[in-house]
Amino acid sequence: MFKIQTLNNISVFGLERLPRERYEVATEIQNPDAVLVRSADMHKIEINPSIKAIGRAGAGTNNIPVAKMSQRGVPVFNAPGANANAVKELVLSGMLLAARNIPQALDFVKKLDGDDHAMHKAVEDGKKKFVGFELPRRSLGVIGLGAIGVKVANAAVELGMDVHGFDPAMTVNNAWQLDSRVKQALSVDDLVSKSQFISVHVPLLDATRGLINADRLKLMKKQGVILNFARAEIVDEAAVVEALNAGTLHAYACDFPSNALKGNPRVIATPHLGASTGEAEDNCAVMVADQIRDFLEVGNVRNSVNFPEAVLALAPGATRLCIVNANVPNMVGQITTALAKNNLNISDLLNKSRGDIAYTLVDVDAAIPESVAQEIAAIQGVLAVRVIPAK
Ligand SMILES: NC(=O)C1=CN([C@@H]2O[C@H](COP(=O)(O)OP(=O)(O)OC[C@H]3O[C@@H](n4cnc5c(N)ncnc54)[C@H](O)[C@@H]3O)[C@@H](O)[C@H]2O)C=CC1
Ligand SMILES: O=C(O)C(=O)COP(=O)(O)O
Repeated sequence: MFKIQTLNNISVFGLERLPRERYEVATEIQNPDAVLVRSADMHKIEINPSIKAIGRAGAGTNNIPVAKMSQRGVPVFNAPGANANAVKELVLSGMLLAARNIPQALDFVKKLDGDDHAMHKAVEDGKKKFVGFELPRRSLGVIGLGAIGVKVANAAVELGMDVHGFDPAMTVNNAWQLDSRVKQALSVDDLVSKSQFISVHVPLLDATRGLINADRLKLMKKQGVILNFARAEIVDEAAVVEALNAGTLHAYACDFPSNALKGNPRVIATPHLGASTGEAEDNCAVMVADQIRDFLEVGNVRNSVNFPEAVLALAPGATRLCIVNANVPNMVGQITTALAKNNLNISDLLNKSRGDIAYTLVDVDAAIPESVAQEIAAIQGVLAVRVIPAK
């Protein structure tokens, strides 16, 4: 029986992927094998040594101590692209809300009173305060052309916008998806200076903290709109508030309300709703639950943010050793020597590495005694060892 702890609400469609006869799933559970999480801050909680995997039912993993988990030999999985359409749609709403001054207009309407005749007159007199602008031919700069950025850039092209993108580490797959009408910016500054709208779609890292700052806001075109549906810290909030108050920035649409932003009429803030659609919640939960199950039951690694991709079909009757080790020379040599010494025959083997971590799957055509697993665990550089008994 595997024990799964959920730290946030996870869609039942995902939880149903973990059969009840083999999985116990609860918010409070002793010695869990794995954790399913959305935005709960795992930096602030004790992570039980029993945990073998963490599944983030979403994209961003800045709420998880990933480096610490790597040192422990624990993979962190996420659900790349599973909520990208939901975020794209909210970004498009942000652009339209900002361009047509809709939040201010809705507020004006809420405050109307008097009879219908008086209201109608106030509407016709008042509407001139909310004159907006249209999107075709307006420029949009997209920083980060991953699952979300590509979708935002493509949709904006379809709306007739002039779109530039910047991403120095774009994947080939995302490049294939990107509309050929999206122009490549040479740097963030180049992109900012060409853009009236800027949308950030990068993970929160040291390199992306404060990416949009006071200097860059000064480079933007007039009536600028910043869209931040990535993470609060990627935009320097104080600089944005200053630009909004000075009237040099038209609007700040973001998914991260704060006291500094509260009450500012030019701020359009949603309560971290980017991934909050039924579709996105189901997609993320299903994807990550399948990945956790494949890891716990077979040792396979798909869509991990700290482990290499490692998928090896497990032959019926084979016992599998899953070994996480430092990516240094002679690890596979030592592992296979330990097996040979104990007269264990290897039927299949996969060794993959990513950065400092290597992951080795070894299939053996006999049972693996606990003493052999311990011998391998004792090899210097081995971080975690797991035996998956033959089915
Ligand atoms: N508001 C919400 O509810 C949601 C927010 N997010 C946020 O959006 C972020 C992006 O999500 P996805 O597009 O799914 O991730 P992704 O991993 O598919 O794309 C991120 C892209 O950013 C690029 N990048 C990294 N550093 C960069 C830099 N310094 N300059 C330019 N590009 C850089 C990467 O090369 C990658 O292509 C997540 O990390 C998360 O923080 C994601 C989903 C929902
Ligand atoms: O997927 C992401 O990165 C998100 O920010 C979504 O967060 P959530 O799952 O809605 O708490």
